[in-house]
Amino acid sequence: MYFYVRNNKGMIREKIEELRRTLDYHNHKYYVENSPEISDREFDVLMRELQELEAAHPEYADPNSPTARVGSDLTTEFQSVEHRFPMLSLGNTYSLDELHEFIGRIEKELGQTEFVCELKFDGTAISLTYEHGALLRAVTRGDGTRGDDVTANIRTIRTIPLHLQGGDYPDFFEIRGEVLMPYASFDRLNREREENGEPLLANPRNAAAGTLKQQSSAVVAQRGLDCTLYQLAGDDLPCTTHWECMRKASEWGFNVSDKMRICRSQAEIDDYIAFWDEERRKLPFATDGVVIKVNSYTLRRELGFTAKAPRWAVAFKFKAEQALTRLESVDFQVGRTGAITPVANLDPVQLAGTTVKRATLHNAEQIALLDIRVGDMVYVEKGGEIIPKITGVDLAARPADSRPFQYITRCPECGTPLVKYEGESKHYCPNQSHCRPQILGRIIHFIRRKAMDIEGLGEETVELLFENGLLHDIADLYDLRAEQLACLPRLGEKSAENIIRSIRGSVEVPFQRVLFALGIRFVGETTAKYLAAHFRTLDAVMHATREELIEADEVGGKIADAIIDYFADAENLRIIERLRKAGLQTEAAHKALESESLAGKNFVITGRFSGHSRDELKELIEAHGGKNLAAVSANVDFLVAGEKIGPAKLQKATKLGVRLISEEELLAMIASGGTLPVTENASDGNTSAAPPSAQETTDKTDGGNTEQGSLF
Ligand SMILES: NC(=O)c1ccc[n+]([C@@H]2O[C@H](COP(=O)([O-])OP(=O)(O)OC[C@H]3O[C@@H](n4cnc5c(N)ncnc54)[C@H](O)[C@@H]3O)[C@@H](O)[C@H]2O)c1
Ligand SMILES: [Zn+2]
Repeated sequence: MYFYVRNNKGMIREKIEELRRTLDYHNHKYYVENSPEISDREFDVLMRELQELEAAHPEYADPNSPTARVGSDLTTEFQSVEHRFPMLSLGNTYSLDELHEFIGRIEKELGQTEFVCELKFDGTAISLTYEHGALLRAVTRGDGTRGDDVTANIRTIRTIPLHLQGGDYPDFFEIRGEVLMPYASFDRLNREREENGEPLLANPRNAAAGTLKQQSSAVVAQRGLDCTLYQLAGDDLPCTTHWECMRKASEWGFNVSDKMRICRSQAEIDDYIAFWDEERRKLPFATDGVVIKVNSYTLRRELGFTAKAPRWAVAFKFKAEQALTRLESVDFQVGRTGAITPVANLDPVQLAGTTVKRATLHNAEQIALLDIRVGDMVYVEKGGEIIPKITGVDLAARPADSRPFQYITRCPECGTPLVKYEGESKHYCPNQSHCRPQILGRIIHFIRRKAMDIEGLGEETVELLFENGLLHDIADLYDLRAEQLACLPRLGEKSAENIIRSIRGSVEVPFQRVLFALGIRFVGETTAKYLAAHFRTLDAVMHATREELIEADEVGGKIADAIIDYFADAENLRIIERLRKAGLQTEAAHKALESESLAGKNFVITGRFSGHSRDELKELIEAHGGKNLAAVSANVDFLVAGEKIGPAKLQKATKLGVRLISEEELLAMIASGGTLPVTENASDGNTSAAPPSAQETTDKTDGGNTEQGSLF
């Protein structure tokens, strides 16, 4: 008996620890990497399980448990700033009964209470601080106590006022809300990524959160983010209820949702939820629930907070739209890189206003994890995602003769045994040179607008040329003659000539696009650009070692390995030689030196700059004879530091005694022929460009629960 109890206790403890580890892992995937592996619902089920176990076993309580802490989005790329008032999460529920319990508890304590219902926007939380009516700072939720300062990026969002209207706003206050990516921007972005062979973003929430953490504000500006505000915070707010405060905020110029409602009874709240559960499908952005909040600030203070969330609010989360249908069969698609994607053929079913016939199954692991079998009744969901996915199986409806799914072991197109690369969840067909969809995919990628931009050749024509034995690889394009094309069906003499002219003209396409066009696995448009800037010539890329490749910006081990694999293939080398003979650009265009001011000096550029982009500064350094290095090392003479330089880089530079200079000092150095003008603080390695300390913010924090009190 004794043993039984001990074993059981040990098992519970292990289970708790395992759940904590799992939740920490998914928090990181979700908040920092912005690429969740499981659905929110699945995450919430695990969280609930841990909460229940911890409640039943208080002896295993841990203040670091994911149940007690806000999931953190902090990175080292941005300067972190302390929040004046903690930024917390929200308690959530998927059940109306639980929501009614919540309301019942509050009304029992406070009597009949006024609630405000609003939509739960599915983006990422932001806190904006205004001083004398001007935007001072924008900070992410971070770990709830400190967040990342993303002010420069936030300034690019047009609906966020940089200066307020009216005059009755407090001198110093904070407003919080949600940064969103509307569906239209999300779809456009994913279409571009698809064209570029870059991985697609899972949903608008992750896209919005990832965009806010971009290093370049110019990129953020193009992404079409929006922002809606839902909470005022400060010491001398001009009103005593949430509703009034939000009306004020809207007068000052903030984008406040007009879908908010005051509700005075459970029935009114239920109506609001029922209405928006349907109506939200017509909104141009994603929502994942309704937030129910106590309206009065006095009552909010009475209710207070837990470590993780206010007690005066709760989120009712909508169930993702789901349909149940039969899995008829599974097809396997082979991409241009040989990646195999299993696609489910479904008994057609209505879901979120469209008929769904196909859904993605991701990879073998995912199929095994959910134990999906042909013939099963499966749940299909469509979130913000483009392609619906299968999220579960109705095991009760499983046919008696059902068998576990056997994943294919050979390529469905060419029969070659499939391989799995380390760290990759997909299987690949390694037969690059003779597998039809890979050959066609590579040629189609090669001629795309962002690659070699060959006009007049569409997918169909490429297939036609392939079937007629005229086109086997990208180099064959340059051997084509107009008369060969003209005699094919659907192609006249004129269009044949246009195609040939466009192919010949493509020899002028700059090296970075040639590198992208080759279609090396994981080498997207941006990576190709960095590779070209770093190595300058195709030969240099081809002969670089793994270590050397990793030195280029944006190139990690996975990309380096893919590049090495590509150039280790004899067939690829033959193709490249033919492309060279055809006259394609294999070197980055050389710019004449403007001066030798920086000759012999090595630089590293880091942070954000007001006058130039980082790439522009790099070009400038090279134009004046200097050299750009990728990382801080003892060989570096100067670290050109902008705003928001990462603390790790700063530390390393200081340790190695690398001199820190600002953008202005660099320009002055170039202008003066290479001498660094002496400034007061240059001698201790500090410059005006060094990041401002968080002192100012910290001073205003007085710690403890009192700050939460003044939040409302
Ligand atoms: N899939 C995964 O792997 C994974 C991992 C971690 C978290 N998650 C999801 O995220 C949730 C936890 O995230 P969270 O702590 O940000 O909680 P949450 O997103 O459930 O709720 C809190 C957030 O709601 C937002 N919000 C939107 N509209 C609002 C409004 N009108 N008023 C107030 N706040 C509003 C705020 O940003 C606030 O921070 C989990 O419950 C889970 O669903 C998923
Ligand atoms: Zn194949």
